Amino acid sequence: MQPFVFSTTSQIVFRPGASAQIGGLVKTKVGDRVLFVTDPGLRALGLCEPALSSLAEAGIRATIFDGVEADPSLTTVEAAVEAAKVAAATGVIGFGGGSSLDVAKVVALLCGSGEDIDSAWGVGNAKGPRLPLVLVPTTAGTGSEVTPVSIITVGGDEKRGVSSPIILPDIAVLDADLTLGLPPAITAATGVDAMVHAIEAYASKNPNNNPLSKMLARQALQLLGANIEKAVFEGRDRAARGAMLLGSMLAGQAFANSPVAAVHALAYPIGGTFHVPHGLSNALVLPHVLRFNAPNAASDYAEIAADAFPDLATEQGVQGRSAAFVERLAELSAKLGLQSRLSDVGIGQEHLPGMARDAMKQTRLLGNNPREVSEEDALSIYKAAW
Ligand SMILES: NC(=O)c1ccc[n+]([C@@H]2O[C@H](COP(=O)([O-])OP(=O)(O)OC[C@H]3O[C@@H](n4cnc5c(N)ncnc54)[C@H](O)[C@@H]3O)[C@@H](O)[C@H]2O)c1
Ligand SMILES: [Fe+2]
Repeated sequence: MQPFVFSTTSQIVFRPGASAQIGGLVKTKVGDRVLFVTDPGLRALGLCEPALSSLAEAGIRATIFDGVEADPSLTTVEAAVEAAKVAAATGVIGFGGGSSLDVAKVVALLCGSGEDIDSAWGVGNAKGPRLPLVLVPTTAGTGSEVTPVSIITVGGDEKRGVSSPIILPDIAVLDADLTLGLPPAITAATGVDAMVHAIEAYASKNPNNNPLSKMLARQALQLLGANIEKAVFEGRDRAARGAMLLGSMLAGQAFANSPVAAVHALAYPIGGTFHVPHGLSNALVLPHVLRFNAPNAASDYAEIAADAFPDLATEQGVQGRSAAFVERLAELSAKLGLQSRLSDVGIGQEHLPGMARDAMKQTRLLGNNPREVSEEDALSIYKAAW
């Protein structure tokens, strides 16, 4: 047996309505002054109100920072750190999609340790300690509530990561009722992101790929595959929403310990430069990267094919089942209403070489890919996806 290390969030509360009781859940952890990190859209929807009332009832003063944008920038992180300092925050609560959770993670780190973000980028470079940290996801996608990763956009277009178990939160509060009004397009994109996490974790060549991650990835694909269409087209279905939130968390646990690879590496330049939502960026390159990987990963893809699409169990042979899995993923994205080509999201062909060059900067991820990716390969994949 290969040795491995598996880390995850130490307490996970999974209960519809839990965010309205958050004060009692976090009281002993976060102290009496928290920075509440969220985005303006969620604030306008009123989704934060029950949580804010609950914090007030528990005697916790919340200073709201609602300036997080999609693919959050370093400038936003700096503004949130400043807000936390002014409030003398004793803890941080991230409430939102991956963007808000990722900002909350680095704010807790930078305020707790006083370290500089430039020395924290990369794997295992954060020093800590961090402030107490609680994360409440409102999308079923990134799994950020159980991952040691925060992704921040630097210099307008480069997505950089801080990866360290120090930024795993103390508590994750999963309240699927928060996702009932998530619009279909965001439900589809974030749901595909979660499926990609499970697929890339399962086939990851990272030396820490491990039996727990593989098991979690398969369970995640079963939940996500069976419920994603219902969540997109019948958004108020509580059972489907619960399954998606659980599935995205399990996929997060899987890839937190068996990291993602070339789908994410090639998706980042699409999100960073063209501001295409993260899940959609993944969906656009997914089938093309998996076809490229198939010579080395067909047996992995064949093993998980029927988890996501049970009828593929009858598909004979490793190559056939793997190929059918890839086709079904492409069909699923189309069925969910996601755009399928880079040209559909306004990316001109002239940008592809620059994107291939940028993708090669994601060495942390490319090293996990089942097949080595050169800059020429990345360009061919983008051309196929265009
Ligand atoms: N830390 C990690 O492990 C990890 C993993 C994958 C992706 N990411 C990062 O996460 C970010 C993407 O996060 P995301 O896909 O969750 O989206 P997001 O946080 O950027 O949010 C997208 C939009 O959805 C809206 N929204 C969120 N929840 C809603 C709800 N319940 N109802 C209505 N609207 C809602 C937001 O207001 C926002 O406009 C990217 O920056 C990506 O790089 C991080
Ligand atoms: Fe992702």
